[in-house]
Amino acid sequence: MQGTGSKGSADAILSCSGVNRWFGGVRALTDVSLDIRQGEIFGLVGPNGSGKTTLVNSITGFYPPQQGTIRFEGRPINGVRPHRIASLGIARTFQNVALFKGMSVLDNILMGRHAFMRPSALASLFYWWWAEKDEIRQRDKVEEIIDLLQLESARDEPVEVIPLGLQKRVELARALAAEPRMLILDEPMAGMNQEEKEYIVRFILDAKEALNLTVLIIEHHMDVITAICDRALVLNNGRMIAEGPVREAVNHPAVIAAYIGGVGDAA
Ligand SMILES: Nc1ncnc2c1ncn2[C@@H]1O[C@H](COP(=O)(O)OP(=O)(O)OP(=O)(O)O)[C@@H](O)[C@H]1O
Repeated sequence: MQGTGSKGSADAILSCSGVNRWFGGVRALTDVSLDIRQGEIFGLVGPNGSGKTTLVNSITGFYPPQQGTIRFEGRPINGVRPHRIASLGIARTFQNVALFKGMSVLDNILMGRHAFMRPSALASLFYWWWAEKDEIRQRDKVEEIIDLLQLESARDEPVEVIPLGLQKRVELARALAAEPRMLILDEPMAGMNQEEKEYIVRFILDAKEALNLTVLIIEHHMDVITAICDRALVLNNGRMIAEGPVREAVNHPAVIAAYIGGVGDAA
């Protein structure tokens, strides 16, 4: 499949156009283009090593692409640093749980508010007054998220003692605490049992509706992808091999061939 080039449709919240990223001699992404529409759940799938996390890292500023353009809400974000991209409205979770050990569930979620917690010079003059007001504001927002993701009973637990499924939910909560408009989830169900998977799917759908989010999700569980995504892009060896309505994309013959193996370059 040829890189289709970003269509730049008016309702795209995120557009990638001709994105290329390499690491030395390894081409991790070759001419990847996509449009993610406002309010949809967009799946990013592909065999191991196909470039999914690299694409997410390109979007979120960790590995800016060497070629191509990425736009968020119409504004180019290539080369913008990760913390700035986060403050523009893109939040993410990581493939491996990346919580702050030794801190409680509540404090981990509060960390997601750090972009909102920098005092201005003027506010610093009235620091104690400001700090108190700010603390209340931050905690109110966090309470909303705790409620939404039903984390009340775990709020004071140190994160390292809670089960993996709950840790992933705390990561989701921390991302949501940043009040993103776009949420990027990198394998949110990795290592989960069936019950935990069902829970996290429900929380993702609830959060999307309640907070009016657009979601980009990397996931190996195809049942989840077909159940919750509107559209999907399939990568293989860093190239796009199928894109479109989710069932069409994942059932494309090139995708089936890539998963069976043996088709290294289905493009
Ligand atoms: N920091 C890096 N340095 C060197 N090579 C890298 C780096 N990050 C990714 N790669 C390479 O880029 C290619 C794509 O990797 P990537 O992690 O994006 O794939 P993936 O589809 O997310 O895989 P998985 O499903 O296993 O997480 C692989 O060949 C990988 O080894």
